[in-house]
Amino acid sequence: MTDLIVATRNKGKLLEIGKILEGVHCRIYSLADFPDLPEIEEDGVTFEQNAIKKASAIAQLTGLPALADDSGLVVDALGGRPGVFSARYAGTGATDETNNAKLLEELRGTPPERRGAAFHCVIALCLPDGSCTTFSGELRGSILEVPQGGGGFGYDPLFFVEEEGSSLAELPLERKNRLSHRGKALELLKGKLSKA
Ligand SMILES: O=P(O)(O)OP(=O)(O)OP(=O)(O)OC[C@H]1O[C@@H](n2cnc3c(O)ncnc32)[C@H](O)[C@@H]1O
Ligand SMILES: [Mg+2]
Repeated sequence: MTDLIVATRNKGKLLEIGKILEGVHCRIYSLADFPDLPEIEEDGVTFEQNAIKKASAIAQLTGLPALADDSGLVVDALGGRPGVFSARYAGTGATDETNNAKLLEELRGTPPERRGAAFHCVIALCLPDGSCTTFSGELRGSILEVPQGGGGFGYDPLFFVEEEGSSLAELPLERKNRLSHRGKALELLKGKLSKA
């Protein structure tokens, strides 16, 4: 494989994915290189369906192998919500800030021992011929009562990682990549690419 387009509009994800793929021998493009591509509607009910939908649409439209990431936060005390709806948790026009505020509000009064959660990530790699492969990763942690740290993106300031004794937003990018849901899924993909 000589070319690859990373099909995400999320700058935080793009930064993390770009760093992990640094050693991979192919030319990496992003959606910024193809400004006229349409928005792909994420109407799947699983991370896998959405990741495949995004990657296959972009592979078809550009004629390049495409990689897409669908991810989200699964909160135990909320029966797995926001899950695949993590980006739109606080409704139309949701931002990281409004999503985080809604999460804190919904978990108000929930004691620390019942604030367990996990990030899930599915990476889909699709070729222009329509064939796709997926890779998954998960990271368990718990939801803080107050945001901590200014790094990362999305729910990172509220996601506490026991082994690190800090939130994901307090970790340097390389460290987050080493343990994150996204990092784990992409390491599996890299293993496959190196054998291809
Ligand atoms: O679909 P693309 O264009 O890739 O970008 P997106 O931000 O819409 O991405 P998703 O549809 O996969 O939604 C993922 C949601 O979960 C959040 N999320 C995913 N991975 C995260 C991480 O590593 N740290 C914090 N929040 C994360 C993210 O902020 C979104 O709200
Ligand atoms: Mg999305």
